[in-house]
Amino acid sequence: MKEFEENAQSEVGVMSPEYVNAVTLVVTALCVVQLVRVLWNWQTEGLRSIPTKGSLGWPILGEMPSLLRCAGTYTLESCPRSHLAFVSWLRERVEKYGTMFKTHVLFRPTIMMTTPEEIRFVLDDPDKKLSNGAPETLKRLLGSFNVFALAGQMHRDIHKILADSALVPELKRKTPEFDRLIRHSMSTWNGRTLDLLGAVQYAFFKAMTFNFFGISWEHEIADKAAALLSLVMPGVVSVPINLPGTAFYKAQNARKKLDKIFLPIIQEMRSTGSDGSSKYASVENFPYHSLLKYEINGEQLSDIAVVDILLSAILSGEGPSNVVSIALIYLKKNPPMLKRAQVEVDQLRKLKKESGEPDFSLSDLRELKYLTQVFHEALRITTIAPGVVRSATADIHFKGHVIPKGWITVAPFALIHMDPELYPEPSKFNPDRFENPPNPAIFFPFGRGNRACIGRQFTRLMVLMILYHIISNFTWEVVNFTGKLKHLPTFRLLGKVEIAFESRAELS
Ligand code: HEM
Repeated sequence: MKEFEENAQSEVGVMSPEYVNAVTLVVTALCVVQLVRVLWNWQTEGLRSIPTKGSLGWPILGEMPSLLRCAGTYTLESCPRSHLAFVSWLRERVEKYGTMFKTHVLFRPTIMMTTPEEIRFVLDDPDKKLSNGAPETLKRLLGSFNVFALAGQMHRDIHKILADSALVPELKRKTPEFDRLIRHSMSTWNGRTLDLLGAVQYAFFKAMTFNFFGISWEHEIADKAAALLSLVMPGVVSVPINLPGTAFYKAQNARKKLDKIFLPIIQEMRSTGSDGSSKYASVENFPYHSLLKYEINGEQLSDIAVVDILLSAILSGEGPSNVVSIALIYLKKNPPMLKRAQVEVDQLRKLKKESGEPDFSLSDLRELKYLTQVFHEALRITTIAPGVVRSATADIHFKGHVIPKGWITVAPFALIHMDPELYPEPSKFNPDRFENPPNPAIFFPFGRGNRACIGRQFTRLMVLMILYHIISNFTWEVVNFTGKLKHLPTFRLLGKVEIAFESRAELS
């Protein structure tokens, strides 16, 4: 009977206290062993790069908690301090450990490279052993073929195809259309207060859907695409929580709707060839026929892969609108600078009127010397991309250090752009520091090397053209700007930048 009861107990799963104690003991021992393994790995990972000093911080979290404290919201007035939050996080460690130091950020052991020479090494990647550390949100929203996630030969080929479409000859051909778009956008500004950041971003997205997909900016589909594009970018820099109401959720929905606009264009471009007919886009303005023919392992890229690639290039429209807004805010705060800019644009306007060719052309950029200085200074002080992240695909040796395979390396441009030895009084907006063209060895707003920004010429043209039209046509007052901004993960003005525009009295 006793034997029967014992069997019955075990059948129904009732365990004796001795058995429970034994299980608890085993589970606890396993947990302790696991914890020791995690700590041991942590420690040994850190010890691998013996010559490189630094701290890996807390297990799992590394030094992220202290770095995230620099990613807060700041105000324009506290800009010096806000820049210094991230910059002094770096400087503290440079003083303690040296210019190349180890840390643990973005959940990976990291080598931070902090001098211009070290940053150039990361960007130039002479050993071809660094791949891009694109964030997961970017892959989930922009797809696995987004240009930031591509690597190796395929990245080099696609980068070239994209870069060729943004070179001077193509920009020259399209400038009259960009100019018409900008003048049309500004035609209703007189006497109005509007959100400059939003308005410029909107115009940029339309210019880019024209540039990358050949969609006429006058077609209503361009408005629809621009509205959807402005929802995707906040998702890229958000926490990837896919719940209704979150930025990530909205961005994912917007991406699906954008596919419905862009996929038919790619299908039409494949089938229409060169007869020029397409529902929304013109074949002659679609510069990517070589992308449609590009093959991997003998197979052409799928339509969705082409959309991934072009969409990832278009989404950089947030940067230029921040540069335009910051330039206008600083010019307004500094009347002598504004006066110099006005004299310059008025001179060009007069010249153009006299020559009988009033429309903006690419060659006009040469005449806008002071505005170009303003553009460079706005790029420096914002440093829209504060740095880049790369992942080591093999052990890399540099200056007596090793960047072990699997580690990431970070090249923080912001530190260089705010270095008082290279840029005296770095927190001051001072276009005069760019009287001579920027020195590419210490100026990295667009990166450099095989991943350098393909949109830098386009950005320069559009930002200067927009500033030219605004300064020559309007006076403005900043009426409502929270003054708030973020530096990490990218520089962004927060909220609206509401500006009241009036036609310039002396010109009317
Ligand atoms: C203020 C404006 C902009 C800034 C500061 C900026 C900055 C950068 C930087 C620093 C990189 C290099 C990233 C890296 O090395 O990993 C980059 C890459 C890139 N940018 Fe821009 N960008 C701007 C505007 C644009 C525009 C308007 C476009 C499109 C027309 C564009 C398209 C791209 C693309 C496609 C890449 C990736 C290149 C590659 O990985 O092969 N950018 N940008």
